[in-house]
Order: sequence, then C-alpha cells, then structure tokens
Amino acid sequence: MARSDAARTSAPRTLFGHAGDGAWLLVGGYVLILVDAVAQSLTPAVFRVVLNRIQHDPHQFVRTGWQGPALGAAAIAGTFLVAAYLAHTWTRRGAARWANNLRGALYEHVQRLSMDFFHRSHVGDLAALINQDTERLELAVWQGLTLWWAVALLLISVGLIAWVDPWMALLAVGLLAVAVVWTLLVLPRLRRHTRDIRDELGRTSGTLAEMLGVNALLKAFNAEDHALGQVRDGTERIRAGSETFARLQHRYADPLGFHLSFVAPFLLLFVGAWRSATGTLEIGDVVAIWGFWMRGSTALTAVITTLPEVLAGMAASERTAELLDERPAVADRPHAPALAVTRGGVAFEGVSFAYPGRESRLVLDRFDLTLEPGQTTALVGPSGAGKSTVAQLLLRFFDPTGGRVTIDGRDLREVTQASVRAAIGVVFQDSVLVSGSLARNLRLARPTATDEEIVTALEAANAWEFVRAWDDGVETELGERGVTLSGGQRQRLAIARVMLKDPAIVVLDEATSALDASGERLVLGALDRLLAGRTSLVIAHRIATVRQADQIVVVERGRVGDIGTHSSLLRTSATYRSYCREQAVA
Ligand SMILES: Nc1ncnc2c1ncn2[C@@H]1O[C@H](COP(=O)(O)OP(=O)(O)OP(=O)(O)O)[C@@H](O)[C@H]1O
Repeated sequence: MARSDAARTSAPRTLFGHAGDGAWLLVGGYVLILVDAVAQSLTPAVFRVVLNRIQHDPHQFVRTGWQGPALGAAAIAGTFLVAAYLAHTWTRRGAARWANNLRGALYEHVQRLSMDFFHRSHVGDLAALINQDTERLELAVWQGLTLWWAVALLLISVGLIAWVDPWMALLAVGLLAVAVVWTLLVLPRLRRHTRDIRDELGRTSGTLAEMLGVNALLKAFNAEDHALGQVRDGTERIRAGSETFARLQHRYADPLGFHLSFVAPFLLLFVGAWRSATGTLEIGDVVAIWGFWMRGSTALTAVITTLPEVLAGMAASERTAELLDERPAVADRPHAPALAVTRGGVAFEGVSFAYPGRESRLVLDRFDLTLEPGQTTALVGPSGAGKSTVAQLLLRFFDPTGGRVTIDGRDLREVTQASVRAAIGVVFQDSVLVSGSLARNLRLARPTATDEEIVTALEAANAWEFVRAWDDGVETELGERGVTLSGGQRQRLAIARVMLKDPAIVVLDEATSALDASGERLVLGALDRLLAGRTSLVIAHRIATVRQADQIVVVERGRVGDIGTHSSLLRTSATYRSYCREQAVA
C-alpha cells in the first residue's frame, strides 16, 4: 500500500518527464482551453449588457447601443473557435506523442530489468501495461482537457458573478464548496476501485497469455476447461468490479449533477430575484448571474460522465509509474568498463547465492570451481542441486550473495553486463526462436552477419541439410516460437546461432536432454564443433553426453562434491559411480 501511495504522488512527475516533444503541445493545449473557457463564460455578460441597455433606454439600444454587444459576441465566437480548435488538436497530438514515448520508455526499461523481475512478473500483465495502460493514459489526457475546461468555466463563472455582485458570488462559492466536499468524500473510493479493476485486467491478461502459450499442454491433458475457468474467474471479477464502480459513480455523479443543475441555479435565481425586487440588483444582472452559473455547471455536469476514463487514466499512470520505479537487481556500476576476454578462463570463488525473495535458502554455498580456458567442464548431480544456477551467475543474470565470479580474473560485477553476455553463447534445453525469418533469428547473435556467414554457421551446426530444402532457405518464416520445427532442428538452429556469435565461452544447459537418439547424434556432432577450443560449461542429466569432458563436477546441495575426468571419477567417486550405474553407463 505504501508503495502505491508513493507512486500515486510521484506518478504525474515521473510520467510527464517522458512527454518529450509532446510536452509543449500539452501545456499549450491546456492553457489555450482556458482562453476558450473565458470566451465561453463571457457569453452571459453580453446578455447582461443587452438586457440592461434595453431596460434603461430602448431607443438608444436600437440606434447604436446594439453595436458594442454585437462586436463582443463576434469577438467571443472568433476566440472560442480558434482557441478550441488549437487546444483540441494540440492536446490530441501531445497526448499521442506522450503515450508513444512512454510505450518506448517502458519497453526499454523492462528490457533492462533483471531476471528476478521476470520471475515474479506475468508477461501478459506487462504487455497489457505497456500497451493498454499507456492508451488509457492518452485517453485520460484528452478527456482530462474537457474536465479541466469545465472546472475552469465554473470557476471563471464564479469570478464573473463576483464582478456583477459580490454577495451573489459568496452564495455561488458556498454552493461550489458543497460540490467540492462531496467530491473529496467520494473520489478516493472511486480511485481505489478503478485501480483494482485495472490490476485485475492486467492479471487476467497475464493468465490469458499464459494459457494461450501452453495450449499444447492443456490439450494433452484435456485441461482446456481448467484454463477457461481461470480466465472466466478473472473476467467475472472485472465484471463485478465494473458494476460496483458504476453504482458508486452514479451515487456520486447523479446527486452532484442535481446539485449543480437544479439546486444551485434555482437558489441563485430566487435570491437574485428577491434582491432585484428590493432594488439592489437589475434584472439583467440576475439573468447574467444565472447564465454564468448555468454555463459552467452544465459543462461540468456533462463531463462528469467522462470521470471513469480520467480515473482509469490515473490508475494506469500509477501502474506505469510503479513499473518505471522498478530498479534492476543487477546493475552496471557507473562507468563500468567492458570485459576484455583474453583466454576465456572462468572461476567461481567461494560463491554463495540465494534467489531474491528466498534469501533464507542458500542455493549455492561456498561454491569453488575453475574452468580452464578452452576446456569443457560438465556439471552433473541431482535435480535441484544448483547446476543451472551456476550458469545463471556466469551469465550475470544474478549477482552472488557472497564470493565472486570471474572471467580472466575480472570480477563480473566490475564490468558491463552486455560485455559479459557478449562473451558467452548459450544453448538451453528448450531453444527459443522468435517469430520472423530464420535469418532474423540467427542475426540476433550478430546483426551484421552476411548470408554466407549464416550458411557456414548452419553447416557447422548440421542444420544446413534441412534448411537448404526449404523454398525460401534462410528467409523462411519460422512462426511464433518456432513451432513448425522438430526439437532436434530447433536445437541445431540454436547451436548455429551461437556459432555465428563465436563466443569465447559456451554454456549448454541440458541442451540434449529432450532429444531422441537420431536427433541427438546430429546435435552432438554440432555441439562437438561448437565446443572445440572454447571454455565450456555443460550441464547434463545424462552422463553419456559428457563423459568426454575435460573435467566433470558432481554438484551436491550447492557445493562442489567430487571432481575429475570420467575415468578418474569412476575410480574415486562413489556418488558418480552410482549415477553411472543408474544410467547404465560403463
Ligand atoms: N527463480 C528462482 N527463484 C527461487 N528459487 C529458485 C529459482 N530457480 C531455481 N530455484 C531453486 O534453486 C534450487 C537450484 O535450482 P537449479 O535450477 O539451479 O537446480 P539444477 O541442479 O539445475 O536442477 P535441475 O537438474 O532439475 O535443472 C532449486 O531448489 C530451485 O527450486
């Protein structure tokens, strides 16, 4: 709650900083609409002059007295037209630019956040925030202009009433105070409700995106109804929230409209008429006072219906500001240099680590390991021992809680993350391919790679044989997440991507565990070429795939257990021997 309050107060400032070249258009639009409000609220002043002149000297009015009010009316109309047009177009353009800048800034910001953020966030919620909340904000800036105009119109109207008669202005201020107090009482509840609805919308988008992403799993388990139920629960909560909001909104807006459009003008009219009857006001003054009030209050009552959009925009701005306030857990030090890789030696020196949010549980506990340059080190051990965590620390997805990780003697915390990741190529168990052409996928590793270099990488990865058969070759569209490829083909493309990157260090995290025997042979051949001459960290469940490694490390409960080559471990390590027996490896 405290977080949200902080974001609430800092949101407008944080966000307006991203308005960029839209800022002046917005400021201009919001200022110009005041000119429009002044022009519009002056209309009853013309009535006043006309009526009072007719009352004093009708003949004079017919001869020349009409000219002044007519000129005034023309000036008001001209100012109104120009100011309204400019205010509306500037605000629209400014809001669109602001939202666009914000979308870009949010995406860039999210990209810079660390792994822990992605572990605790829903991708769908983030996408909703970046796209829909910024759109909401744009709409709210636009609707807010009309609200601002109506409030300004009412305040200027009260000022004009004071110009005609201070006592009547006092009455108008009292009537306005009732509206303000009513608003202050109800608005916080409306804001809270709007925020809840937007959060629920984000959560449901997250669930929806997740369920669509795992539709093969849902189909395989006939669990579509379960997913549907989860999405329905979310949409049901959104419906209930929206209904409650609508009830609340009308409980607020309807009495307010009644007060502004009925109670207040009648009171002003009757008190004015009474004062006119007693000779302290002229009839034109009474009409003008009534007209001033009606001009402002009618406008305000009309735009109060847009309040939900404005509130939704405010809630969206809080969510957006909260995301922008999010700081990466792993950050580059100021002026950190790039890592200069010379030999590609890696060392874990007394590394301890606990995942953020689970600080009490050490996943790595004084983990010591040296990866000699150009050699292959394999990590084996029971599930949950911490093998993948070792790889995540080498990629600097997280910083160790204790000890240090070095490449060529340089602590990874002293250099930029980008330079660390540029030095390392990774192949995961489930190779991720993005939608777009194959060439585009491979160029993620090296944007400047030529088609010839891509083909060479594909050949080295045993992938060219199937790619060359495709009609469009490397320009073939892969489809979202590469679903049109077999597991082995995907793996070989992922290897080709790392080949193209040509890193000094390679990490393979269960890169072959999901493959069948024939797919594995081709992938292993490709991997042999990839690992040759590079410092490699290979995480494997199956010992058969790593028996050739220069050193094999048995990881147990976050520590280095036994260490050696396959044959030496068979002699010295009972744990390793038992793994080999379980997997029938001689
Ligand atoms: N993002 C995370 N947040 C919190 N805990 C995590 C996270 N990722 C992994 N863990 C925990 O850290 C421990 C080590 O996980 P890790 O994935 O490194 O093990 P592993 O040896 O690679 O296991 P496997 O062979 O099953 O992949 C496990 O207990 C796991 O539950």
